[in-house]
Amino acid sequence: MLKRARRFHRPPTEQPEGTFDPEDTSKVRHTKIGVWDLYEQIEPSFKLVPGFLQAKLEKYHEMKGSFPYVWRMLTEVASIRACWWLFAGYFQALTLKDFSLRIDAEQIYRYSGQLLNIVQNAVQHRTVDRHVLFKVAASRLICGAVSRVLRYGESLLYRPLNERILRHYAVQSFRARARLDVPTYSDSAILRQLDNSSTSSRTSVAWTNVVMILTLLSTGVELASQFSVLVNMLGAQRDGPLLATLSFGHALFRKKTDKGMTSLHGVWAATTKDTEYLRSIGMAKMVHDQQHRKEIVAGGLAEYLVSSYGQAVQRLGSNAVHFFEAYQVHTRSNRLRLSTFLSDSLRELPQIVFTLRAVQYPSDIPLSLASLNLITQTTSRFSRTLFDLFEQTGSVAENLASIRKMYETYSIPNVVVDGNKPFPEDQRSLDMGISIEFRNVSFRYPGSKQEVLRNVSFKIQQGQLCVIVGANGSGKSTILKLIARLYDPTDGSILINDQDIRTFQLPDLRRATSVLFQDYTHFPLSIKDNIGLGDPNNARDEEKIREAARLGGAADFIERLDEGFDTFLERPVEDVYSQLPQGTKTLFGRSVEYSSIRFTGNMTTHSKGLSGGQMQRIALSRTFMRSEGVGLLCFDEPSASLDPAAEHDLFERLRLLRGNKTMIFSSHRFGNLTRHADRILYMDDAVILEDGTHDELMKKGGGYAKIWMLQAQAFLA
Ligand SMILES: Nc1ncnc2c1ncn2[C@@H]1O[C@H](COP(=O)(O)OP(=O)(O)OP(=O)(O)O)[C@@H](O)[C@H]1O
Repeated sequence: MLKRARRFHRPPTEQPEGTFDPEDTSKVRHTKIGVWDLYEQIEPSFKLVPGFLQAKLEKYHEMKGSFPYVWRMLTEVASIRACWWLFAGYFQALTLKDFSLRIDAEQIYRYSGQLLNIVQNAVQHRTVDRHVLFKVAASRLICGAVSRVLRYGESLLYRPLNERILRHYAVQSFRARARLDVPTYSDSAILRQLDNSSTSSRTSVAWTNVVMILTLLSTGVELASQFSVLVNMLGAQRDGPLLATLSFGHALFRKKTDKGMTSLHGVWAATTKDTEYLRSIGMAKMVHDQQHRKEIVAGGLAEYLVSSYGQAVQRLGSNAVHFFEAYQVHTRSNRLRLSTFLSDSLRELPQIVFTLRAVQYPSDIPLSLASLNLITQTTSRFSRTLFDLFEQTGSVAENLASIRKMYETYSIPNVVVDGNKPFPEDQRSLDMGISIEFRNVSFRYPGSKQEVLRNVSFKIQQGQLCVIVGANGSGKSTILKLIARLYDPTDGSILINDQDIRTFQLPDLRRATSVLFQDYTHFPLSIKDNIGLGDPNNARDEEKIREAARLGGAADFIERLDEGFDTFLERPVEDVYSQLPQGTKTLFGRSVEYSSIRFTGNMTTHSKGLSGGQMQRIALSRTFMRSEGVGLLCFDEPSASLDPAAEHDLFERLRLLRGNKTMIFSSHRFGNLTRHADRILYMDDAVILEDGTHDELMKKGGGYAKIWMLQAQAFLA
């Protein structure tokens, strides 16, 4: 147990005060739900408050915290071009519609009563007051027409408003993600926060909330108008207030009994360590994801996967569900509640009471059957609207919180904090390179306890060519990542031109450095964009892109591709096909065959396959895009996938590109590169063991010399 606790507890230095730690049993309640472990934070100050009340208080607290963001949203929406006018028009249409509804409600009260009287008179006396009948019918028609026109105006403005707001917030949320650094963007809690606040492609959080606020207002207005009608109508009755109270009670009761499952509140987290469940989900992902298909087919894994998956599903049974489903089943109560029966009977109560009172005091009953009908109609209409309002307000806290969540993602702090000094002071100095010094640098990746650099110190002078060599996992790439300031050291400091790297403005540092990582990726864009993005300032300069491709040794094979530089390495958007499966027959008996349609539409049939070396050349071309205004070039195994001739050509071109700039390579290969290096850092297991030129290290006869000899022997053998 102790061992387990030690394994999962983070060191106290990393645990900021007040952070929820699911492993701390004194503050956390643990519940096992199927394959899931649910951990809920125990709030000591609320121990005596019942759960439902605490949830309500939390909702209120959450709503209060959202108000400043609501105001921010409203002012931001108003500042979007032309939104203000559209918004004013939309609001006008809505309020006028409400106004017409109010008139409508009064009309119904005033004239519908008369209409019913007309009918009653017609039945009793066989005469009709045509003038009143005409007035009633005409006013109802006009009211209907006006509210229809206003509804049309409202729908006419709805679309442009929604679209403008959507576009505005799409860019904002794109920016919110794009600005995050590597450690922040690899934090799963941050990713969840971003996913939770993301907007759909059809509507934005802002618009949903604007509509919600307006709908609430209009329901409020409608309710007020119905209320005034109700008061007028029932004021004259002996049991008016009683009837109003009963309908009110019914609406309240219905709202309470309709409540869904108990939801989790407060701070909680759920995880699963069930290996069987994890394995089954892993296998499901494996067969779904195209990238594993090669291995599944070549390794003949299909049969094995099917039987393992089948067994896992059998063994897990109903437990193999996502957390929320498991929780829902866990908390759902299937009891028949008395309150549901009560709610149903309460609905009828106003009418029953009315009738009973009518029998009890026959002299007080409404003058006609028509009035009785009208009263019951208006009462139930009022309680329906009241219920609607309850419904709408039920989700207000959640909706308003979504505004807060959205704005909070805009200001998620980056782990790597920006400096404020410009770099360099003199732009021309970059041509002479940049000096880099590590002083007692130690480093652990976020969330990991393993030290991957231990007390590393070295200095690379301006304009030097440095090669970092060492075994797999010794920490070479990590040094380059720290130089690029993707992370900050856990201990010690890094100096750039003798000043702390943390003091410089990050955009300046990034402009002055060009880095090719070993685990480079290709963007789901065209080859042209993949190369062009090496220099965002010239990303659309076709000539520069072609020149960079030439220097990166990629131009020849790109030009041979059907679509040349416009080829997409990975299609970001899938083609869409009809539902009819290939090979079946259509209604007219023709066999369903997509190839001719695909050919005519010039559609992609298979993803473009490029070799590892070709991919690496594209990545290299990206770094060649940026040669001006750069003082430091870092390459992590740039020739790992290149053939010997291509590697030779590459180093020649890099030599030309370098001029007097500082250049750092990380490599396993001890060849031409190390021989010509000004400095070699030989690493093993998180530390630098040897530091010097090739000749110095060979003379020393240490680890570097031993591996050099090994490689030379393998070559000669
Ligand atoms: N994002 C990460 N999170 C946690 N640990 C990591 C991460 N990246 C690398 N490591 C660990 O850091 C150590 C050093 O990795 P690094 O990539 O710097 O080694 P390397 O010398 O470049 O290896 P190679 O020659 O295989 O490229 C390794 O033990 C690796 O597992």
